[in-house]
Amino acid sequence: MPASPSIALLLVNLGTPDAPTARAVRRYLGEFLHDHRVVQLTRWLWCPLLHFAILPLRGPKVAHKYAQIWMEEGSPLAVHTRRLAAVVQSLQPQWRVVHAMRYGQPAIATVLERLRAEGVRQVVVLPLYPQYSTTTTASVADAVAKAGVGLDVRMIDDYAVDPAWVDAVADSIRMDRAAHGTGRHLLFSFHGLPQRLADQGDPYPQRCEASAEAIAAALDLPADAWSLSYQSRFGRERWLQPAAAEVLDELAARGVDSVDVVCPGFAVDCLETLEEVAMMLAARFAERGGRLHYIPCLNEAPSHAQALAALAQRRLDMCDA
Ligand SMILES: C=CC1=C(C)c2cc3[nH]c(cc4nc(cc5[nH]c(cc1n2)c(C)c5CCC(=O)O)C(CCC(=O)O)=C4C)c(C)c3C=C
Ligand SMILES: [Fe+2]
Ligand SMILES: [Fe+2]
Repeated sequence: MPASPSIALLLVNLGTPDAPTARAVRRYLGEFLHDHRVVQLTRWLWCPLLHFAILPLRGPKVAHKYAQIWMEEGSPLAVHTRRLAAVVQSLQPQWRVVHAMRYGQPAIATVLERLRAEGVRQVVVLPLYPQYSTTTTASVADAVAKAGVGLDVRMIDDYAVDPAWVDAVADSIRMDRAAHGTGRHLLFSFHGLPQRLADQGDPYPQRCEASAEAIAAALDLPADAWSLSYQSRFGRERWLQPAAAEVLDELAARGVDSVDVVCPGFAVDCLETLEEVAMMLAARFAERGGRLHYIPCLNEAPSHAQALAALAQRRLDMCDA
């Protein structure tokens, strides 16, 4: 790394609790669920519900889930994001490569302030959400706009069909299947979103479809060998369909006894992949007589780091053009 690089790449992920405890989960969810990009309800309705019902009830319940996936060095989302940034840094020693979280630590504002103090002038911001959504990517853009004063900030909004990223995901599926065998069906499971937001124009579902189609094409999969679903529903309103649990139930009812599940909406493994898919959905499918095999996220794989570094380089080249 040069003494003081003037270019930085900032990888931003969602954020995660500092500990698998009810207190830490309440603090994290409290910040997350106050974001107007995530929950649009008027505050006088939402705040009482959040502070007196959701956080007290959800804190201990979700802490128990985190406890089951917690790693020695911390929450999987934090550990893998940190490692991914280190691998990208090793590929691009001429930049400063750092990471931040939209909610919790390290905060975007603190990291940008540190970069400014180090003499960085240009920052490529890469939210680790391959598929653009107003609830995630735009929320990162809001936080960066607020804290990035004086810096030349360039956002990467979406890489849902970026060829190097698509190839990295396809290769990881190929390698996983070579090691563990090929299930009869491949399910692409993405984090969900309220249907209302898609109806209002959030392009997220189309971006998920584009990713799944591109990865299936790279794998040469026939149309009946794969499907797409949404998971991680929160709250009572209608979310994007079909739900992962329902798709798996249908597959089991049709006699499909082995399914591989991959989650290309998640850059790194986290609660939603390790607990919800690899544990809960796998147990549900097993009750119906099937075997669900979970294919891990790209995490800190070199192919992932290379794809992200190339995206950032292209974003910088666009600035020079
Ligand atoms: C209205 C609520 C939510 C929206 C909208 C939403 C969108 C959304 N989220 C991700 C990625 C992740 N979400 C994660 C956890 C998580 N998500 C919500 C709610 C909404 N997400 C909650 C309440 C939680 C916490 C867990 C729980 O209480 O059930 C995570 C994992 C975090 C971790 O620590 O491991 C990720 C990643 C995307 C991509 C997205 C919209 C497209
Ligand atoms: Fe509040
Ligand atoms: Fe979420």
